[in-house]
Amino acid sequence: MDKRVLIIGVGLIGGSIALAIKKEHPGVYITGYDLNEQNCRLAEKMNIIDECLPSFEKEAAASDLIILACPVEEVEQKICQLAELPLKPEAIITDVGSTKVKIMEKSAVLREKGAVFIGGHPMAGSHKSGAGSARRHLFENAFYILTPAGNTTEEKVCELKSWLKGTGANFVVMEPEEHDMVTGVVSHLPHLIATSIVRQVKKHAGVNERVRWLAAGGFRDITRIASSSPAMWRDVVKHNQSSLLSLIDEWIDEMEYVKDLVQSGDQDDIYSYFADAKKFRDALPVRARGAIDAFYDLYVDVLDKPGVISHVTAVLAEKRISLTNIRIIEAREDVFGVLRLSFQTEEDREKAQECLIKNDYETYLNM
Ligand SMILES: NC(=O)C1=CN([C@@H]2O[C@H](COP(=O)(O)OP(=O)(O)OC[C@H]3O[C@@H](n4cnc5c(N)ncnc54)[C@H](O)[C@@H]3O)[C@@H](O)[C@H]2O)C=CC1
Ligand SMILES: O=C(O)C(=O)Cc1ccc(O)cc1
Repeated sequence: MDKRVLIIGVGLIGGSIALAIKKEHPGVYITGYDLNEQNCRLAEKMNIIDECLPSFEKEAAASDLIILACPVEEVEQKICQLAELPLKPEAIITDVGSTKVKIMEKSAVLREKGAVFIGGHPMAGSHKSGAGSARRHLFENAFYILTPAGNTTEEKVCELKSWLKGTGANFVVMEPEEHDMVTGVVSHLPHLIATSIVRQVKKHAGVNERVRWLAAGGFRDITRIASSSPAMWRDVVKHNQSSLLSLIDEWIDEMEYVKDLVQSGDQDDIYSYFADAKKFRDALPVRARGAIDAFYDLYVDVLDKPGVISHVTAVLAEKRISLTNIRIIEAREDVFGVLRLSFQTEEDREKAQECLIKNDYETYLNM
């Protein structure tokens, strides 16, 4: 009999995982339940799931794999609800939440009932939400952290990896505490900082309208993650409170140091401050995917005349290369403009560059 997978919360991550599972396990029957019925119907219509359910209780009892892909507070609730239901004894329950300590603590109720719960966190995503943004390749080459409880067998962990093989992710097993500290440093704190600098700019834009114009472009790019789902991040902050409090203290100390540095005006110390960070950042892996996704940009010189943008996009569409963003960033002299094209993967950027060069466009990786 075909296996059944139930996804609770068929949004960006739940939908992308459903697509990856279907690719590797085409015979599987994937059902979905979402509080937002419209979103669930959309997932069904887009063939992300086979069936959108009005409730999940009955289906949970028939499922071989249950994936909790809602915000982390809701994950905790769903764990409690599942613990009250009859489940298949060999079923695996997992989640995709951005935090792990509280979820693993809560999952004890499932283990007490003999069910297998393995915490999971695919370290890739975007600031977009909903099934409409789901992508099969979203997790390719990304880290996918698993936090099995001490008594979970290796066999069950392997079985989960095999279910998730189509994600193309690299699995890493971690303790929940290490997970929450590491993701606090590279993802949760940066989200708070990005949001705080957007708020600072907003305050200034209220006083001087020019701030808003100048915040377009580079500032907007470096604060992309501040456009993520507020509900999701509200829950993450609540769940990772203790790691975040100590990281925020460290950040305040760092800002105090920066303030002293600026006040001192010491040229050598200020230079060293930038140089030290540059050295560390320049040595970070370029091709690897980390916690926050990079966007792979390609710059193209284009003649400033009607139809040129549609020609560039048509040339790429013909080769089935998908763009994540397109922007005219500068008008050079009178006749040239520069288009900045963004891609999800380095491979897409390379293919795009090759194809545009063949069509006589001048391209650059940096500007
Ligand atoms: N957005 C990202 O880049 C990443 C998010 N995550 C985690 O994945 C989880 C889902 O996030 P996204 O897919 O980005 O959000 P999303 O907003 O795209 O999808 C979440 C879905 O859960 C549904 N939902 C909310 N409460 C529910 C409930 N009680 N029962 C059933 N469905 C419910 C929502 O209606 C929504 O469709 C979160 O726990 C988040 O921490 C993990 C990695 C990356
Ligand atoms: O690139 C981005 O927008 C992200 O920040 C992706 C992301 C968001 C939440 C996670 O728990 C993991 C990755």
